[in-house]
Amino acid sequence: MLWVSKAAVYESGKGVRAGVPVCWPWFGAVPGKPAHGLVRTRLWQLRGAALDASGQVVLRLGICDDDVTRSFWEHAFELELLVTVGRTLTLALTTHNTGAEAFEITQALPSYFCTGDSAQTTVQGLDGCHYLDKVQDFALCQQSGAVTFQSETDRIYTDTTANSLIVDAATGRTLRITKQGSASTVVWNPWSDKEKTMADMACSEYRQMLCVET
Ligand SMILES: O=P(O)(O)OC[C@H]1O[C@@H](O)[C@H](O)[C@@H](O)[C@@H]1O
Repeated sequence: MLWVSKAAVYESGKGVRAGVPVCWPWFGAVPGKPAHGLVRTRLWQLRGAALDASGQVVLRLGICDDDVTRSFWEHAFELELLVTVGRTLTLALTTHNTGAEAFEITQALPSYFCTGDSAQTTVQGLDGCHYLDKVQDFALCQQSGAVTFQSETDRIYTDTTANSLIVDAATGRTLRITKQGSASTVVWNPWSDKEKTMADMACSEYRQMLCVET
């Protein structure tokens, strides 16, 4: 269900075009700083791996501040990602401020999902929501009906705590994405022209993926 690009690069210091990158302590571009924050390009520690009472695999991953993170962002932190794999996949990201100063963050879990064909896939649950359209220079728009994919799509839906459904007509599969503690949802597919500019996406892979990010 989670998508991995055939051209993904696995190198410390680079993001992996796959799975669920952790965007933290900011989402998106910040001039002079790494896009999508400081932790998606770094190695995390595996702090625990266990089976819970119902047979689900529970992984505890962590990362904390170091010289590199402090060179971009001065705060002390410890971040923990709890990954529970069973009939559903559950991710829980917890921020601990281990310093003396308060700080503010933005964060996102941009999940890359497989589709049989993105052109035949819709995202439901956002009807009527307002969004900032990054393809139209952050123009404020309102969603009407389901989200469909016919061209580059990059939208930040604001003020929504709703669950989303990815309805994939080509495979007949529906995925449900639920969330807590998040009032926005991002929907992204680079489509053909943008894909060509991305070294870590293979030709025409935009038809096999889309991101729904919470
Ligand atoms: O190429 P990156 O840094 O992994 O970002 C991929 C995409 O991530 C999405 O979350 C953003 O909304 C897009 O604007 C961006 O293009």
